[in-house]
Amino acid sequence: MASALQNLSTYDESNIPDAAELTIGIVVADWNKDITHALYEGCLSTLLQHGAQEDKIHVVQVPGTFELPAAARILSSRENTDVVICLGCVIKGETQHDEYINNAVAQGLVNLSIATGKPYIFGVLTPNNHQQALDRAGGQHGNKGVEAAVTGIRMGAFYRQRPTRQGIRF
Ligand SMILES: Nc1c(NC[C@H](O)[C@H](O)[C@H](O)CO)[nH]c(=O)[nH]c1=O
Ligand SMILES: CC(=O)[C@@H](O)COP(=O)(O)O
Repeated sequence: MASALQNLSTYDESNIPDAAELTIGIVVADWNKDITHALYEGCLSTLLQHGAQEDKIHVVQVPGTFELPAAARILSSRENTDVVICLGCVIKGETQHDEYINNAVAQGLVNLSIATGKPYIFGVLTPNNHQQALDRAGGQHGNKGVEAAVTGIRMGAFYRQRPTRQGIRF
């Protein structure tokens, strides 16, 4: 559903597991910093609100959205990482550059999820202009970082519930 119809900061709190046990990676792109840092603030406050422990949240900054999958993979290679949340904002320019980045990152994160068996969350805005980005980074359509955090908690908790063999998770 489009952000105009489904506010990005609105969710059913009764449906969110406790995040206290989760080890969470967050990767934040520096490009369009005013936007991505607002996504980060929304994401972090939502994680903490649902019980996530600060010492189990590992944050890295990367130059741009294109770098999100590589950094996410490095974070997730730590055995105890349950989920990696990726935050970025690619604003359309004059050329198709944005499409190459967005498609590569979306596909890259899906591929990583399948290849590693761990969840990677696509907290990337793909607006046509700066105003559309502001509207989705704490503005009239809510905050994509909040949505990414809620999705991260749900998927991270699901990952932790995966079956075990002889007490060892696989
Ligand atoms: N134009 C935007 C970029 N471009 C930079 C790339 O993400 C990348 O860092 C560069 O191509 C080197 O690999 N990144 C964004 O996050 N947002 C943009 O609008
Ligand atoms: C969205 C981008 O990557 C941007 O920096 C490229 O802009 P342009 O298409 O005008 O070169």
